[in-house]
Amino acid sequence: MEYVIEAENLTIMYDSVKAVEGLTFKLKKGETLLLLGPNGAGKTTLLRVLAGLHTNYQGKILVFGKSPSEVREKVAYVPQTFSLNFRVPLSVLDVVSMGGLYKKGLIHFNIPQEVIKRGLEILDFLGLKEIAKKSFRELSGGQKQRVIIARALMSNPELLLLDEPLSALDPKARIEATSTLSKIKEDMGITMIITTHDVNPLIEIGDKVMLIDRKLVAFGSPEEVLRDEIIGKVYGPASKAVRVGERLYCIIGDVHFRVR
Ligand SMILES: Nc1ncnc2c1ncn2[C@@H]1O[C@H](COP(=O)(O)OP(=O)(O)OP(=O)(O)O)[C@@H](O)[C@H]1O
Repeated sequence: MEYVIEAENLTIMYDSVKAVEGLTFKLKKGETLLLLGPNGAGKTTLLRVLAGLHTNYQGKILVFGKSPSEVREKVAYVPQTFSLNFRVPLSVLDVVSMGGLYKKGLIHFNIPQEVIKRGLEILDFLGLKEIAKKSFRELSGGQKQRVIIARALMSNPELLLLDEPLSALDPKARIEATSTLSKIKEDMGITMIITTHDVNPLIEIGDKVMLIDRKLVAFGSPEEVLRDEIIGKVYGPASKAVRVGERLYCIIGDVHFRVR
């Protein structure tokens, strides 16, 4: 069995304070994991460990069978708040192509032709080619998010970590971003971990769901995890998982207080 991620009793710290404790889970090649949890649950912290950016942890964590810091070239991490220098009027193609420069250690504006060609291929693959020449800063929030995802693909990652890619988007843009992620999953077979407060738009692309709240609450298939008694432990007894036809929906709020 080829596992992309193997975590066993993983505890992640900031100095000596435990941020997330005792995570045990495995993810297979090509699977998409939806990572759920309330504010402060530890979702970003876990992504940063997997990306090799945070190394203060105990327990076992293997990514492609190695320590995360040894396999950073196989992993792309898209943080929640993406900051670009908006004083520089970059085109969409510039923004995407820059994703192919960082890993080479080249940060300059003379982008090699082969990198531009690859950028156009990725934009075409994601149905964004027609906006390649547009100014990035003039795009809608939904378009920007899809371009940022396109940019992450420039390094040919085998594991894509996305921190709340849908959070700033309206319902229509959420659907568009979800179909972008679905295409990446189906056509590229990239293993993905996506953090979200709203699992509903993503349920159909999630092979696994993990619910954390400073520790592991549940890990399994969407049907195994998204159950009243499990989500109720974190989000309170009013939380419900409901079926409408074939589709599972989760009715939860984004809690900013702890329900005990
Ligand atoms: N740089 C830091 N130094 C110290 N503690 C931190 C740091 N970053 C996060 N924490 C703490 O670690 C815990 C987990 O935070 P994290 O940002 O990973 O949660 P999250 O689930 O991503 O939250 P949100 O949904 O609000 O983004 C929180 O208690 C947070 O205060």
